[in-house]
Amino acid sequence: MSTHIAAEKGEIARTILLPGDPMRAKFIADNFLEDPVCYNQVRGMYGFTGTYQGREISVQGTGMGMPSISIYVNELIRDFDVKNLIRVGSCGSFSEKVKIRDIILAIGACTNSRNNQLRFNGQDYAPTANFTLLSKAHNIANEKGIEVKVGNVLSSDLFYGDDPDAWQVWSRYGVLAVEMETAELYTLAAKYGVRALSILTVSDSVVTGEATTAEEREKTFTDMIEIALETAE
Ligand SMILES: O=P(O)(O)O[C@H]1O[C@H](CO)[C@@H](O)[C@H]1O
Ligand SMILES: O=c1cc[nH]c(=O)[nH]1
Repeated sequence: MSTHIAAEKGEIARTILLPGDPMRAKFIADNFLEDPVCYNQVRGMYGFTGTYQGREISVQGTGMGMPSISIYVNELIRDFDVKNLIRVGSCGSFSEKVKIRDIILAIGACTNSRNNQLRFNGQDYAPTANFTLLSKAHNIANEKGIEVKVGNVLSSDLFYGDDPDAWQVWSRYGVLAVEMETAELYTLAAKYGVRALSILTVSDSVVTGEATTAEEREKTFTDMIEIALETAE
């Protein structure tokens, strides 16, 4: 048992999927895992362990934003020895070329968070994906005939910002989409010497204003989930 996770040691697999939405965690457990056991309901942040194609795997909701995912990832690594962490999240497109329901493998994550400036005495740190997980996920997507985009994302502290045009400078520098957790996930993975990857499905477009519904975000991102489960070791 850690501060925010009610599992006993050994109840969480060394590989874990991390959706922000705890209901997406339950959906993945109910629909993709065999014999799922719920090990956490603290704060409604569901965590389950089951098997997928004979391999033990867990799925844990992380909540929204970097302070929240930071708590879960710290505890998963430090208290439960988790080694492979694969975020399965939603994101908003910053590019006309990135459409609703497209899948992005986040090779790196920019951020407007101050977390790393605090860690690195005001200097920048470049959070990056684990190459082994990234290339494996890319190969699996290719084998399945699922098109994925590989690129940089922005992990933002603000969902509702004040400047409606703020996305444009990121877009000009090739950032594909915005979400709210990957920079912290990748930084913590580097700190602890474990592996992390964010796989994201585009839920809306900051460019065109198109959007998916909450139910679609909970239940229809199955290509991303299958890529993540098959990438898991
Ligand atoms: O769908 P999830 O994984 O929660 O990810 C995205 O959705 C939330 C905002 O609606 C933020 O957590 C953002 O990163
Ligand atoms: O626009 C979006 C969509 C999903 N998640 C975000 O953080 N922003």
